[in-house]
Amino acid sequence: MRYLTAGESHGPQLTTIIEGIPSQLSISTEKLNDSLRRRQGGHGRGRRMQIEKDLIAITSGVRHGKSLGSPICLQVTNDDWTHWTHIMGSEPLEEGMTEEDIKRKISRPRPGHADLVGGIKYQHRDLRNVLERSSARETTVRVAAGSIAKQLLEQLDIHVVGYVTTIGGIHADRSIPEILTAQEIADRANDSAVYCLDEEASGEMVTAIDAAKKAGDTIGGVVEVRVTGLPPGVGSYVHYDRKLDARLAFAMMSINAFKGVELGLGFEMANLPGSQVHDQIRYSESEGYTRETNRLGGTEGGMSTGMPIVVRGVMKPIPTLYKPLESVDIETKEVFKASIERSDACAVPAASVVAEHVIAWEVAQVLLDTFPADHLQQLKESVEARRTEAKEF
Ligand SMILES: Cc1cc2nc3c(=O)[nH]c(=O)nc-3n(C[C@H](O)[C@H](O)[C@H](O)COP(=O)(O)O)c2cc1C
Ligand SMILES: C=C(O[C@@H]1CC(C(=O)O)=C[C@@H](OP(=O)(O)O)[C@H]1O)C(=O)O
Repeated sequence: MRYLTAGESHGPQLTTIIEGIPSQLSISTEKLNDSLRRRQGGHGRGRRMQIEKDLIAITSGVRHGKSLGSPICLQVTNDDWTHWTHIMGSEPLEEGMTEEDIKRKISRPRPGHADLVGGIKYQHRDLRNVLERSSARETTVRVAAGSIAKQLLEQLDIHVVGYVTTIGGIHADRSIPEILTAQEIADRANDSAVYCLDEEASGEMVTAIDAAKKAGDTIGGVVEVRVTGLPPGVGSYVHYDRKLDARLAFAMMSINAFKGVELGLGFEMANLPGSQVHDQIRYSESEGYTRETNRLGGTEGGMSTGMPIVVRGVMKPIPTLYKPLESVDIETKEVFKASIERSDACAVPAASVVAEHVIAWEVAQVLLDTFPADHLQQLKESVEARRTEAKEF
């Protein structure tokens, strides 16, 4: 299973082509649009999100609501495109280039964004050619691909949910999720302006975002994703590139502005003895093998243990600042302080939705590497057989 995305932030549309989804899977447009809507939300987003109304168009691979087994093409229109047709058109501009067009060329790279290094790498002297694709606008269709993966996993009783645990140094009470089902966690996160399960912390996070915005600054945070229902043995201890935890880390780090990943107790493990890190093994006839605790976050030896996967990622503060840092103009080589038109002050809530979907995709992909899956029933039977085998082992 794989997918490719295409599209520029202010171009006409974003596209993804997904290959390898088993046939006979019911695909819900409503669920796809709900995922897109959640990604657009969360306190701290800038004006762009008021322009866009992300809606999915399924243009191949699905017939009468079911996957065919052929590539699925999903598209989302950029409503902002109408304001950018001249600047972002695919026709050569040279002929009719006006003073205004030349002025619109971007020669001032933002510290922390892809502008400067992308320009050097592809020899783009108009840095717009870099920012258009490095923009997290692309996560729209990554979420769409992840929504299809979530719909597949749901058929196997595997549920993935993402939410915020930290924004700007304010930490949510992380013990809450343990007592809730995936749906209850999702409902509670959706009730919060910052997709956080802790009501009190949510309020403080909103205040912190507003304060950062007022100061012309930006703040980052931490998101957590939980996967429940995964049978034991998904992933591999045999090959480095099939290790589930390595794949989860890759997925998390592939999100724009994500700079660190941890599973379970994560970096805290450095401060604890083994007796307070490893999870004792238990057995019961009804549940099979379980762990008394889940401090390792659901993997051992690069494979799922059957306990919930708990993976967190840290998002750095947004690089585009209203209170700008110093940078160097690539044409004049002079130091400048950038002025900007619009940007998000904090996109950690939106990023928790992105994280949920990229993790869902990765889990589905590793699952399909593990079990045969030409059609949904075949996959369902293989997963069920693994659950029984694990219990009877
Ligand atoms: C949902 C989301 C929204 C973002 N919004 C902005 C934004 O408005 N302005 C900005 O400068 N960066 C924004 N970013 C971060 C940049 O896309 C990111 O920093 C950039 O692509 C450079 O990549 P790197 O930070 O991984 O090095 C956003 C990221 C995410 C995940
Ligand atoms: C468009 C989205 O996010 C964008 C991500 C982004 C960036 O640099 O990553 C910069 C901003 O773009 P613009 O300059 O057009 O306002 C965000 O709005 C989106 O999430 O759909």
